[in-house]
Amino acid sequence: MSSPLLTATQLVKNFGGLNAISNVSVHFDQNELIGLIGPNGAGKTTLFNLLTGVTPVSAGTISLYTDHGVKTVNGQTPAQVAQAGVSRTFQNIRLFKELTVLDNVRIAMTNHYHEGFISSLLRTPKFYRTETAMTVAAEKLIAIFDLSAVADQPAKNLPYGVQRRLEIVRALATKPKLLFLDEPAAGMNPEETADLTRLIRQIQQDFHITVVLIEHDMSLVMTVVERLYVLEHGALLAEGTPREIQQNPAVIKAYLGGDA
Ligand SMILES: Nc1ncnc2c1ncn2[C@@H]1O[C@H](COP(=O)(O)OP(=O)(O)OP(=O)(O)O)[C@@H](O)[C@H]1O
Repeated sequence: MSSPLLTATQLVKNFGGLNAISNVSVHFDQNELIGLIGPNGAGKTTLFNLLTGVTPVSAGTISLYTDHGVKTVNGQTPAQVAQAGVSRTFQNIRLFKELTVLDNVRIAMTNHYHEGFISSLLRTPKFYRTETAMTVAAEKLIAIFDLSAVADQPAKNLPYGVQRRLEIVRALATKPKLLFLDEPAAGMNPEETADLTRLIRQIQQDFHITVVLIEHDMSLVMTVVERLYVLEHGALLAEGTPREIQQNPAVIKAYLGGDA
């Protein structure tokens, strides 16, 4: 029996007259790899935005199971949600382009290494210990993602696919329990996409985290995830294992474009 990590109940999001999410309930368990699929405009990114506090919900409840009990996440700011252990990447790249790869990762880590104002102002021994610990931890993550050779390069110098990988490293640097990846392989060639997907599977297992993935490449998402949610027109069309989803007549009709 798996333990819950996040449950969202009866989520609704209206943008003026547009009902972008209607009565969607999802649950993500500890250490799961879950796919979120659906046609363009189905509401996938909006759902991520609701679950990470980027966009306030119109209705519904989001509960996060933390070490300190169950926390209601709706109504919290993105920073508070991140602090509670939820991290994400965006469809468009959001790196500090002028900063090096290493500094991009170190900045993301500052959430978890509290130096204290006086300590950083006076450059106390504690400050230097924290700085060193942060650098060591950042370098480890960078190595896992095969970015050590470019650690001192400004992010803007990296090819697109490498920048996307760096975004995932930054999201992981906040030590999340739950990681949302919004089309991490967008713009990558098939080989890069396959590599990245393997890597996502590996970090989900090695770091014992839950990963929720929006991905348009169906064949790819089907090979890695354990469970899938399918959205259509803002509503949940189906939920199940890749095999169940592939055989679901409603999904075949609505999403895969075939006959049921
Ligand atoms: N801030 C907003 N204001 C108004 N409408 C919005 C806003 N954000 C999203 N929408 C609308 O909500 C619907 C769902 O959009 P969303 O981006 O969540 O879909 P998606 O499934 O992520 O699509 P894609 O696969 O193209 O990224 C769309 O009709 C979109 O135009």
